Amino acid sequence: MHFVFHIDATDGAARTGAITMPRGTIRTPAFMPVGTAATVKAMYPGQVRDLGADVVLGNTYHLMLRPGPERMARLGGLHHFMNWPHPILTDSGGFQVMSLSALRKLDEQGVTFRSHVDGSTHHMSPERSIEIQGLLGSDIQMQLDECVRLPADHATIERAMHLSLRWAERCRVAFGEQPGKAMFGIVQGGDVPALRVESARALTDLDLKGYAIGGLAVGEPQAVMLAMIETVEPYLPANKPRYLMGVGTPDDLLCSVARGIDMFDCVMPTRAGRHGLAYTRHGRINLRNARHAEDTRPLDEASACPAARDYSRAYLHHLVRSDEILGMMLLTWNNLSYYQDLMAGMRRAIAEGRLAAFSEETRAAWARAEA
Ligand SMILES: CNc1nc2c(CC[C@H]3O[C@H](OC)[C@H](OC)[C@@H](OC)[C@@H]3OC)c3nc(N)[nH]c(=O)c3cc2[nH]1
Repeated sequence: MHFVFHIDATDGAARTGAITMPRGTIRTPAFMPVGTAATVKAMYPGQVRDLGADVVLGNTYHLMLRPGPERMARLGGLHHFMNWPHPILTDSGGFQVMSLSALRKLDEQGVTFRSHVDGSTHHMSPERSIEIQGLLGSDIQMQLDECVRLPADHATIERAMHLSLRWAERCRVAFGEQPGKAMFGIVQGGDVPALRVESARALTDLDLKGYAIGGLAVGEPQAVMLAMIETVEPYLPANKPRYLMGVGTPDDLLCSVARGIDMFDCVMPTRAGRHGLAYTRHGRINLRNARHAEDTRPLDEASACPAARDYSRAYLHHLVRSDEILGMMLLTWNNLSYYQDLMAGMRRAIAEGRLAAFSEETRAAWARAEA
């Protein structure tokens, strides 16, 4: 069986459907929990699956440094290693190099950087990035690209976008034909509409299996991010998945699904959970705050997730204040559950042609709690 994306219903620019591939089906719109170092932090794989996650992310940059791609292949690949038999998407590592490693050089050949683990020097070309993702066993592989942080000048954005296009072509050649797997291109172009359109058109000509929108969620206001999505969307093939990298808050997800995005990844729900923050139907709650010290209510008595239903806010406040491991576990569990429920709610609403009403009801519930 190959990699097939089908759309079951649309509601304005929003779509709901699924990607079917040998390792499983990804229902869209989809939120993909981040599993950086071969683990979704503080979660068991079975728990992540039970929340409704169809795919998780692995991080090429981290995994190539430790345990290393050749060793991972000898150990049977990432799925076997982390006991996640469902689809895995891996980033190409370029973004992480730019954000995590010291002493990095970028030229036509690729990126050269020092490991933040042991200081060793590594060179990653488009070909090597695809080779590493293949050794990890990744089902959806991302091209190597150069993501420019905003604000940036036009010349820098244009140079990086053109380099990323040349690297997309090299990644497509290196990836070759792998029927049950996919290599996605990444649209760049910063906050310059003309460059965004040029990037989308050129990547579309490569006839890839999916298209990511990169270079966003890098510090720009939400309005700029949404404007770039609206600019690019008409130039991406309607019958291929669109993946908005690194996004985002629940509000970002509502806005972006409405503009035609199908896939998302973000460290927000997991990282926030480890820092005492709960995402709920009633908005975001900081459990470190003293006002929860004697609040006997659970986070959300209507939730199917035990973390949201079976523990009082007073207890969660105590765990967070005491830096107890269980605090991180319960809030991560709650947050991923809320994100998956939000995506399931959007998939249902699009199928029923009522995404606008669903979004309005969702935002109203957040506002009530904030008040
Ligand atoms: C937050 N805003 C954000 N994240 C962007 C990521 C990285 C996503 C990456 O973000 C973390 O790495 C740092 C995650 O690990 C903690 C990775 O999960 C494994 C995730 O990989 C898909 C981008 N990756 C590429 N290759 N190109 C991009 O233009 C890009 C833009 C992003 N904006």
